[in-house]
Amino acid sequence: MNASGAVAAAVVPAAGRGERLGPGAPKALRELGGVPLLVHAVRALARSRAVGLVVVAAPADGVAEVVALLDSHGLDDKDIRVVAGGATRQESVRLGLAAIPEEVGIVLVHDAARPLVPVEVVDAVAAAVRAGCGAVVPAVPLADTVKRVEPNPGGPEPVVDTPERATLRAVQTPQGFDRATLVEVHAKALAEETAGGVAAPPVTDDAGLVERYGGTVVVVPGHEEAFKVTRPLDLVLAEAVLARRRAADAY
Ligand SMILES: Nc1ccn([C@@H]2O[C@H](COP(=O)(O)OP(=O)(O)OP(=O)(O)O)[C@@H](O)[C@H]2O)c(=O)n1
Ligand SMILES: C[C@](O)(CO)[C@H](O)COP(=O)(O)O
Repeated sequence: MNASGAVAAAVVPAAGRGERLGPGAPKALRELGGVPLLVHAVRALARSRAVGLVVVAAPADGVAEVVALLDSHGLDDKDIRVVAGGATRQESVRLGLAAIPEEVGIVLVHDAARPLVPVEVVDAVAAAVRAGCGAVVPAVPLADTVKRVEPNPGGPEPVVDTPERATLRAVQTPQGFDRATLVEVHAKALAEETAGGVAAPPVTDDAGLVERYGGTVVVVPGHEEAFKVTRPLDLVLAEAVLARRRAADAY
């Protein structure tokens, strides 16, 4: 715990291109209501009293730009550090993690691409880790039925099976971890990558690494407004949510 009473640090992977969003600046720097997605995401974390430090993994060629951006949005009074991110989300998180002091016991990992996560979700994830869960993910039930298929891009895809929807969750961020656990699984994954041979593909979330090495992950309730801005329609929805919050003076 630091002097402010905060118990956790947060890593914000923000080094992605945003290919699915279409041409333009790197996704984290694209604007929502006139403010970059990254700034929204960092503000959301900074609102939580559980979070005492935020480490942003920026595009490798954009570190100075991101530092200036955060300063220009009034975030220069927070403990925020910016490091160069990597070629994959997994690598960006690992590089951000390396900048967190060893005495920090709890680490949250939050996508820059989830600008509207409510502070209650951040607090709930941090509280669950503090209560002893080593790896915690916020998630929501699915609205759609999901089918597993044999991928056949551009053609009909045979259905393999239909997982029971009631047992499925759509996973969000921030994901929360006991720091030592997260450092250990990232180190193991890196060692496997650099050892040669057939490395496992990068995971799409950090909890996936904990699962890969046999750890336990638990789910806590997420929030429908914590959705990820991935495709153009997500930005339209995010603008509507933000406008509603601003009209209600809730932002
Ligand atoms: N090399 C990478 C790739 C992704 N991310 C971050 O991981 C989060 C979730 O990734 P995603 O939404 O897939 O972002 P992009 O990789 O930018 O999207 P796309 O796959 O459409 O290019 C984002 O905040 C993104 O900036 C990162 O830090 N480093
Ligand atoms: C971490 C994540 O947001 C959880 O849903 C998601 O897996 C990121 O995936 P992406 O393909 O990097 O957007």
